[in-house]
Amino acid sequence: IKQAKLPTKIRAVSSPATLKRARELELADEFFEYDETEKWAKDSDLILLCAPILHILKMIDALGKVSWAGANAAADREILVSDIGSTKVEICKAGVRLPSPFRFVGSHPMAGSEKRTCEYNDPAIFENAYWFVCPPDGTPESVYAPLLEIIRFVGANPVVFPPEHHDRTMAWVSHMPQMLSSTLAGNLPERLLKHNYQHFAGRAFRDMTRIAASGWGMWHDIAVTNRDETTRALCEVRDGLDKTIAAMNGLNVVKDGKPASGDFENDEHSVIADNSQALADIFKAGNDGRASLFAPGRNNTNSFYEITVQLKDKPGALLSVMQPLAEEGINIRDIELMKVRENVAGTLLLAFKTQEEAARAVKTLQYLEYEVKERR
Ligand SMILES: NC(=O)c1ccc[n+]([C@@H]2O[C@H](COP(=O)([O-])OP(=O)(O)OC[C@H]3O[C@@H](n4cnc5c(N)ncnc54)[C@H](O)[C@@H]3O)[C@@H](O)[C@H]2O)c1
Ligand SMILES: O=C(O)C(=O)C[C@]1(C(=O)O)C=C[C@@H](O)C=C1
Repeated sequence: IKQAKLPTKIRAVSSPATLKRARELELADEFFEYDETEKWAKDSDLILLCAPILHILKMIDALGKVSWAGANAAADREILVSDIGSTKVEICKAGVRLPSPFRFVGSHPMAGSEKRTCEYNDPAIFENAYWFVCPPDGTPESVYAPLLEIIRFVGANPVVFPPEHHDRTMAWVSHMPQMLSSTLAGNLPERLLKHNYQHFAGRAFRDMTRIAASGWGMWHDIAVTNRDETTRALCEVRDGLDKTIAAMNGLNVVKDGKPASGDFENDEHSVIADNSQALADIFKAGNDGRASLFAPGRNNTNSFYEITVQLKDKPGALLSVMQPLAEEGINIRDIELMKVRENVAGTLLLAFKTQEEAARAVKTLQYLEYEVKERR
């Protein structure tokens, strides 16, 4: 919003160290410390609480104590208060108790990263992301229209959800995966670590443990405010793991090129009785579960059509891909340089909103003798 140079005045409220950096990065117009609530709250139009969850609860408490004695603003207008905390039940319970002129509607952008602090501010982070909005029952949309406006302005899609529904859903699709990722990265066995063999980890292990780099401060608050649902999700995954382990234990084993299990025929040339069906079923269910995340029209971030392009190993390689696409009026929605090795051309991942644009990009680049593949 600051970068868009709108006539909106942005007030940053934070710790002295964060304010110093926010000033240097020109992230706001006015700067206040946490204990200056009386100064920044009274004549604001919209207050968005963006701290760790327990601190958001403290700020709601501080707003509730603002004194309106002698103030003339209180009577004739409402001040919309929202937040971006990752859990909603506890925050919304506290928020709904805020006295007038405050009006609380909780929210949560489903976008973020394992990186902390304003150093990593990224204006594109909300592009196409879902952003949950949790108004108290019966709140007319006109009350939180300014929040919806900001959500849409940063490129996100608002989804109105009750807080309990939100926390139960997030337990599975966000909070449990964080716990799993931390558990996975935190349990590398000593037999690998003592040789530094973890360096050989492939992309799969790296992808699955990216969020194990997340900060404990933020996750402490998520864990304590969504403990039961997250634990329930973890137990469900543990049940799934038990089934996978049983399916693995049930597999026939081949040793020294020969079947080693009693279930096999004696004749090593005969067809081996295959008992991998249980594991095959687990894979099939996994394929289906994964595919369901990308149901067309359901998940905006992933409904892009992607292609990969082998870059040519020469100066200006990127430009020579982008320029012809620009000349054809093809709009690129996302771009990633997937592989860069010394003296080897990289692979570029390009994403388009429509299949038609992706097909035109493939045609344009193939005509210029690029190696191009559609990615499914
Ligand atoms: N990081 C994500 O992926 C993500 C995504 C969506 C929502 N959220 C939610 O956003 C909120 C902030 O998370 P973030 O990732 O922006 O964290 P952050 O550490 O990048 O920023 C948090 C801000 O709060 C301040 N802060 C940190 N600890 C504090 C404390 N103990 N007391 C007072 N102020 C403190 C910091 O100075 C900073 O300005 C959390 O409630 C989190 O649940 C995070
Ligand atoms: O780094 C990531 O991609 C995240 O995990 C961010 C993530 C999530 O997608 O689960 C984590 C917690 C927040 O509440 C919202 C987003």
